[in-house]
Amino acid sequence: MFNKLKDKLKGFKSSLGNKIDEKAVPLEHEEELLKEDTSQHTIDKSRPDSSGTKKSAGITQKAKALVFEREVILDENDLEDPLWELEIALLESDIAMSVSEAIIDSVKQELVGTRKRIGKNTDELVEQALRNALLKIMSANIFDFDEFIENADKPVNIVFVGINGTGKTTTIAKMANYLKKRGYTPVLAAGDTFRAGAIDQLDIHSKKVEVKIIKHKEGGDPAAVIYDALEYAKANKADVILSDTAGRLHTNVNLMSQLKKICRISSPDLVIFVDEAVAGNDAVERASQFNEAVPIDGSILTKIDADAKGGAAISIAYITNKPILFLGIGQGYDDLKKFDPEWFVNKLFE
Ligand SMILES: Nc1nc2c(ncn2[C@@H]2O[C@H](COP(=O)(O)OP(=O)(O)OP(=O)(O)O)[C@@H](O)[C@H]2O)c(=O)[nH]1
Repeated sequence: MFNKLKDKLKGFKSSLGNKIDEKAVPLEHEEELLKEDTSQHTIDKSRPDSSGTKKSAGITQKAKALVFEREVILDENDLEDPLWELEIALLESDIAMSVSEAIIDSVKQELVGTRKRIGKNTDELVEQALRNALLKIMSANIFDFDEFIENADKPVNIVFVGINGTGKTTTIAKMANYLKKRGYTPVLAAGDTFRAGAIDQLDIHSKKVEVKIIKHKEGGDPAAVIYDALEYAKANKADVILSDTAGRLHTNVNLMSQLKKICRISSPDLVIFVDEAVAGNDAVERASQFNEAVPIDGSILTKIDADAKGGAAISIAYITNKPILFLGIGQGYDDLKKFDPEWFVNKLFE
């Protein structure tokens, strides 16, 4: 997971770390402390007890501190080359330009001008600045899905949008499994009536996860399928409707106008955009397009387990201004992880 980006971040840490090593100076007050301690030790020496041993140990500690405790003040020039390298690394990892710039600004703000105390390992200072910058970006739009479902009037109507082949159908099944495990009754609506294969595929998932599915024939009106699922849910006290939609019509215009119609007729409580993290910038671009047309309430990124770059996950919430709700982290029904920015950032520095 994220191997390429991880390597690039390591490269930045060591290149800026080297710069910090060049500029770092020993902490002044440590030198003073050492002087003080040495003079006390001279007086203590006259005492014939074991305290001398303790004092020498104290001095050794301070001497070590003198070697390892340093401080540094960085200016913009010190950061110029490493930050340029970082910007290229972020762009190569499919992180959108505006997001890269926000990350760079945040790292710069944290490191430039202020007196920083550092130990032997200069990488830690850089890592902390990077972690903070990434956390800030990724925590911008947080949404608690569990809380939302708990508090919403039932049945909750959730419509999934996104292009075919990215894991939308599997994600709907994973979500049904997730909700069932939390004591809710989900119903699936086979709203991708454009292809018979899509209806069959959702049908197979519904059997495996053991949830009710509402389906019509290929070519039917998807809004009618979702409407029927809503009626079924009301009559049978089901809690959540999870509706599939087509991801490939003859034209983009057709697809978007169909989604608009679905949303107009079924008034979803949540519209969730699904795409694969491995698509990088393309996924972020598609999220923006769907968001303009429908709009979306949040995203789920699949195939995070196979994603070397991390760019889509880092950019998507920032660019759409809508939260990431879940990440798909494998092909099993349990491989749906509620989005947690700290978990994500930790993965980048493992
Ligand atoms: N590694 C991995 N594979 C996933 C994940 N989510 C889905 N997949 C796989 O991606 C493939 C496509 O998933 P589907 O759910 O069929 O995709 P879809 O968007 O519904 O596509 P259509 O069937 O064309 O409508 C399947 O082989 C899934 O098992 C994930 O989080 N990780």
